[in-house]
Parts: sequence; C-alpha cells; structure tokens
Amino acid sequence: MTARILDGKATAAEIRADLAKRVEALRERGVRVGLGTVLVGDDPGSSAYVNMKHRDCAEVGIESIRRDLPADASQEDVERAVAELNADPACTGYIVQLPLPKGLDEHRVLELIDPAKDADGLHPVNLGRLVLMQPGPLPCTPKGIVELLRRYDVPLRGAEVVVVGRGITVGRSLGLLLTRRTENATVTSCHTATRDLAAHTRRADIVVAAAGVPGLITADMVKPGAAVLDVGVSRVDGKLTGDVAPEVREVAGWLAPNPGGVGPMTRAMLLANVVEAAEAAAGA
Ligand SMILES: Nc1nc2c(c(=O)[nH]1)N[C@@H](CN(C=O)c1ccc(C(=O)N[C@@H](CCC(=O)O)C(=O)O)cc1)CN2
Repeated sequence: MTARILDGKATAAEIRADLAKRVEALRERGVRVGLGTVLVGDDPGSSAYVNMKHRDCAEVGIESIRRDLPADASQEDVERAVAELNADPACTGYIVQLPLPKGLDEHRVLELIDPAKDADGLHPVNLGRLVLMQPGPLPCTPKGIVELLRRYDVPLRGAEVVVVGRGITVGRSLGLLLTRRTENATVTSCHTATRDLAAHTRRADIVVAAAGVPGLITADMVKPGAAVLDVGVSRVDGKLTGDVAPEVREVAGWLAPNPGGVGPMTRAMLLANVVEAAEAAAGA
C-alpha cells in the first residue's frame, strides 16, 4: 500500500482563494481586515514562518502589520508591542510568534493579548472556551489538522487518535478539539514519559506526530491503512526533518508529509481566524 497524500499545500491554496472572496466582500462593505505579527529575534525558522504569513496576507488581500523586535528586546518592549496592536483599529487580529527568546515570559505576553484579537487562539480565555466547548478562535495547527482530515474524508467519529507531543500549540489543544462532539474521536496523549509509544501508535487509526524528534515514527509503529500526520519540525544538517520516517508511506493509508502537509494548513487557518473575527465584528 502507498499512502494517499494529505496535500496541505494544495488545500491551503484552495482555502486562501475562498478567503480572498470573503475579504473582498468585507472590503465592499467598508470593513478592513488586518493581521499583526510580533516577531522577537532572528531565529531563521520563526522569521521564515512570519514572512510566509505576510506573503499569504498579500495574496488574500489582508493588510499586514509587523512588529519585528531585536533578539535583546526586553519583556517591556514585547508588552508594548502587544499593547499597540491591542489599540490599533487597523489590526483585526494578531499573533506573537513562538517560541520567544529565552528570558521572556511567554505566558505573561499571551495573557496580555486582547482575547478578541487573538488570531492564534492561545489566550487563556480562548483556550478556556475550547475546554468548555464554547465558540472562539481555535489554535491554528489543530484547526488545520481537523480541516485537512475532513477534506480528505478521513473518518474521525469514534476513531482512535494518538497524539505524540503535548505542547500547547499542537498536542494539548488538538486533544481538546478532537474530543468535541463535532469530531467525537477517542484521543490518547503520548509524551516523553509514555512507556511503550509503539504499543499506542500500533492501535491508532490516526497518528499525529508532534514531538520534534526526527524519524520517531517508523513503519513498524503504524497500523496498515492508518492516517499519519507529520507535524514535527527539526533541522538536520540545515534541512527541515519531520517526526515520521519515509518508509511509513508504504504502510499508512493517508500521510500528511512535512513539509507540504500541516504547515501550510496552519497558515491558512491563521488567515481564516482573522477573517472570521472581522466577519463576526461586522455582523456578517
Ligand atoms: N504564534 C505561533 N507560533 C508558532 C506556531 C503557531 O501556530 N503560532 N506554530 C509553529 C510554527 N508555525 C506557525 O507559526 C508554522 C509552521 C510551519 C509552517 C509552514 O508553512 N511550513 C511549511 C514549510 C516551511 C519551510 O520550508 O521551512 C510546510 O510545512 O510545508 C508555517 C507556520 C511554532 N510557532
């Protein structure tokens, strides 16, 4: 068996085309849509992601607002940038690119974001809404994963999903999303203290690998026909490397590769969150 590719790049392009029409409809009603980003430091990965987010904005017709701060920016500098974006009427929603350089208090910064402008869904109020299964902006990577699975008709209801990694941007939030009544999956959260990872993944209908350990998921750890989504990001010899070994393609039923799978969906969902916020504010 060779896995069907869950093509996040193509799917994200379709989503952007749809969002461009919605942005145009808002513009015709006099509503401006703007995405802000706060980038601290010069980490090449983070800079590349932020550049891609602004390139996507240009394609869709969303205005870009950038706050790029140097690597030695203080906590006060970052908090000032957040306060400016909270107050800026041109900014519909914004994100603080993570991770922040060491020494900065990430939680404190996320707490200062106006929850109504939280395009990442990572403010404690919005994460609380997710826990309570109330409407609100959803974290972009988990939202992108669910959208990708839906568009490729990967069955979710009652599916056994193993999520490897418990970070807030992916693993932890994804578990909350997939156990909502609209998704109805059964989720097992695996992490560094999981005793027998392979025993869990072999039982799974869907494996989401977000550990950041290159090649962690090997073919013998995957049930034939399962869906495998590679969300891990590591740089090996300067090359982006995922958590899923290449041979998994011969066993899995579906595969979201890395690059080209979940990453572009993360960016598309960020734009979707901004457009949804603008539409809600405009009563559209
Ligand atoms: N504030 C946030 N910070 C981070 C998030 C997040 O959701 N919000 N997630 C990750 C990184 N991330 C978003 O910023 C992200 C990851 C991957 C991609 C992407 O398009 N990847 C491409 C390939 C890129 C490359 O070649 O390097 C792909 O997978 O095809 C975009 C955004 C951590 N930080």
